[in-house]
Amino acid sequence: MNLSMVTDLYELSMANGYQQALEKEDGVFDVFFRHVPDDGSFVITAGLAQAIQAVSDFHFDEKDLAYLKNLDLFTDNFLNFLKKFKFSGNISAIPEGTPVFPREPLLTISGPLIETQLFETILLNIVNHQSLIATKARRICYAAQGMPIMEFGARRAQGPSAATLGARAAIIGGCASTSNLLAAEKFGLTVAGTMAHSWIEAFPNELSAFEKWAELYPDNSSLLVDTYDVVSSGVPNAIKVFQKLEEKGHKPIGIRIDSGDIAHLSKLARKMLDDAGFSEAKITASNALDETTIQSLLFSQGAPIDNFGVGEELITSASDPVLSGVYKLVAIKKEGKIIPKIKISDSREKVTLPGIKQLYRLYKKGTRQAFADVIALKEERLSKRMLVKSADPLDTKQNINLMDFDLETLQTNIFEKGKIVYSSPTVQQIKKVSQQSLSELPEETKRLKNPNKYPVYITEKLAKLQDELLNDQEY
Ligand SMILES: Nc1ncnc2c1ncn2[C@@H]1O[C@H](COP(=O)(O)OP(=O)(O)OP(=O)(O)O)[C@@H](O)[C@H]1O
Ligand SMILES: O=P(O)(O)OC[C@H]1O[C@H](OP(=O)(O)OP(=O)(O)O)[C@H](O)[C@@H]1O
Ligand SMILES: O=C(O)c1cccnc1
Repeated sequence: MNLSMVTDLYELSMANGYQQALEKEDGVFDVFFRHVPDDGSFVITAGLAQAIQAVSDFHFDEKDLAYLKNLDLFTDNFLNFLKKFKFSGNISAIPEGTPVFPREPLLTISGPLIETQLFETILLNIVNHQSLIATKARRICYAAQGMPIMEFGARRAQGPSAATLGARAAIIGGCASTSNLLAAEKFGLTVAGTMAHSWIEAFPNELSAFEKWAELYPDNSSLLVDTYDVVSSGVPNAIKVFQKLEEKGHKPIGIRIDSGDIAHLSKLARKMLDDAGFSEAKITASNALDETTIQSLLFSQGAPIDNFGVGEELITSASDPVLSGVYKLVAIKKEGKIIPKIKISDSREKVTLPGIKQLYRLYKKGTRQAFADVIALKEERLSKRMLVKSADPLDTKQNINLMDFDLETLQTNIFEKGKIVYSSPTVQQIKKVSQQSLSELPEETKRLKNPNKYPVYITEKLAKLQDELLNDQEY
């Protein structure tokens, strides 16, 4: 789908002006964020495949052009440029599923200012949304410590697109499956589901509803046991149906509890199932669950839950529903010369990192244990020992010596001179790589509450450039 008009008016107003005032200049923009939702220590990147699609599909059709002409803001020359729009620049990005930290360039977009400015809104929209949901999913999966999470959020998401792309992001962040058919079909995800209370209510009684379900889906018999009363009706009826299923050679799947005190009810249900000989039947829990409730259920309350269905808290990241990624100009290229740019703010924390940069992940030598990231200027060659500074200007420990490390660059080329040079992995591949990258991070940076801050450094050269621009910038 062409998303070029999902943008803010000012992007076009600026691009129209660039054509007249700065026609020869190329711009270099970085996408990065400063704050991690839920006070976490990192974000899981997601949305690159859709970002690539948005850039390659970017065009203005006759209807859009007629509308824009009617606004009476743009020159014919600019409208003509929009009519023939084709991206001619470069994009590099950190692959989806990677844990990333504040101030790190997730995407770098370079090319004629008039082109690159136009991508700001849509790229941020896509990357902020999916990265937010992948990050929330990672937290929820971390809390569940390996118990599968089914993504159930389509009905609570902010619209159909957020439901479907959110389901994609949820799988990248670690969820096992989604109930959203379109997401599963489109992105090759595992689809899963049980039944709603309407199924039970529609029958004269709970037992006949369970029996019919078991007859229709003998190998998918996850029965919702809380419509009337879990202990006196739901679980005993489920056991009756499981006994019949077993007599016919089918393996009962289990039950789902969707209300009440989940810890208390799951303990009672587990005992009843075990006593009836169904120790392999699984217990699924759902009902406005989030990472805090899941952690409490499993680890503080010892609830014997095997699977979780998670909807609204995941698909909306309800506890902290914004990832404020930004798109900032970091350099201008004119007649082959690169002029680094900086955004100075009242707060030191918000000053941007100027110039074209490269991001490195550092591992303890000979291991896959990541211990720090370093942002350098692209043309720099990193030495085996180096003095670096914290990328966070508010950190008190500012000068650090690094040695005995292996390093990897995190960005990869996506577009070169307007051509795609990258092929997006499948969602399952992204998820696998993401799990691997997560396993390489220090444990203390992954915990949900008060995680240890993972060090992100800038090289001396980059720090010097930032200081120079801070001091010399003409207003
Ligand atoms: N043992 C528990 N510990 C912590 N939170 C729980 C526990 N059991 C349930 N919850 C959570 O408490 C919240 C509210 O549960 P509550 O019992 O009010 O809902 P309910 O009984 O399902 O009501 P409704 O029928 O209106 O949905 C949900 O988010 C649920 O996941
Ligand atoms: O609570 P969430 O984390 O968002 O998970 C999705 C919820 O959606 C369903 O409830 P709903 O009352 O909409 O329908 P139902 O009859 O299937 O329970 C389901 O039973 C979950 O409670
Ligand atoms: O399949 C389910 O159990 C399901 C799907 C969506 C929302 N709630 C539950």
